[in-house]
Amino acid sequence: MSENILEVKNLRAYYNILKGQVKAVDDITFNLKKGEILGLAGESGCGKSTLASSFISRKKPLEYVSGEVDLVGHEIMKMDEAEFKKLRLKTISIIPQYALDAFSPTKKIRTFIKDLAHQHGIKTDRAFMEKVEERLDLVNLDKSVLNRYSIELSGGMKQRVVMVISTILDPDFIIADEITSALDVSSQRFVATMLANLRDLEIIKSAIFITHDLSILYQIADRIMIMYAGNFAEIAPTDEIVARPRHPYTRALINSLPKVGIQYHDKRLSGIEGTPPHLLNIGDGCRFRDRCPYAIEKCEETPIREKVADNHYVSCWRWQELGSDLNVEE
Ligand SMILES: Nc1ncnc2c1ncn2[C@@H]1O[C@H](COP(=O)(O)OP(=O)(O)OP(=O)(O)O)[C@@H](O)[C@H]1O
Repeated sequence: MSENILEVKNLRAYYNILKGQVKAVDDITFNLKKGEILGLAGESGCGKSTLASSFISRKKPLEYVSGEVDLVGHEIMKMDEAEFKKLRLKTISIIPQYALDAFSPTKKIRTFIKDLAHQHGIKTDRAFMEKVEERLDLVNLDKSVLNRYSIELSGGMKQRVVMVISTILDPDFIIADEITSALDVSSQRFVATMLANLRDLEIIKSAIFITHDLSILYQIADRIMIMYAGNFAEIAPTDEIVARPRHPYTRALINSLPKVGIQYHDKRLSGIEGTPPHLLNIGDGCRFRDRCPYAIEKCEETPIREKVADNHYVSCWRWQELGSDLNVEE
């Protein structure tokens, strides 16, 4: 697990709109190792999807501002849309939400798969369709789904069909963007486990699993990265971040969960008061400071990313003095 599939250094990607710049991805640094599932979490609007889309396309008004992104030897921030297209499905792929809902209800799943494959220049010959059938079997779907219409499938079944086609060329890196959000709890677990199985079988080499639900990440992620209002907050192995969060925002997220694999007894379950700041033309300083119970004057300055331990980094001026005691009352 030492070889890096993805290396992201000081990435900045902003939406340039009439009123100015929405600083949605602002100084993000992390890597993704071969064989790893990295969970990416944070409240709505914190930049998770923007970060993901900066790896797969160049679409205005999103603009790359600075930083470096190396994806298995490709410097992807320097690439244009045509070059991105060549990487899609084989090097990088995305499992989108609701992909099948946008598909015509009068066409069969077989047609959906063939249409999508053609869009990517893949021949849909017999060998290809046999591979599709094998993969359907891997995600516990009978090949008869090929002859059904999307409206005949449950949300979880649709998401598994989309997962099969997104991973059909064994991508190095897959982005799963909120693939479980619209599903009921048991389907969520099932779909997430299927993704982990594809990784275990080395069909996919690495994945970023985006969600605002930390409890689902606890089940499948090797490491978790937390973003807050476009900034990096914290990254650490899953057990470490859940047991010893260092950023006050991570701590608040963990504390607001009723249970995340571990029961924290006798602890007040607190939501996080307030809302994240608007990212349009936002200035310096820790973006969490208005909601942070520990904010001090120093937090008017943008915190730097510091190493807590191997594989554990945090951006908070006070991480050392605050420690990691989850039972601290806030
Ligand atoms: N096309 C756009 N033009 C301008 N601003 C945008 C655009 N798309 C997103 N944003 C802004 O960028 C910020 C980050 O949004 P993004 O969708 O990446 O967050 P997210 O964490 O994925 O949220 P969610 O969990 O709701 O999907 C938000 O402030 C959002 O309003």
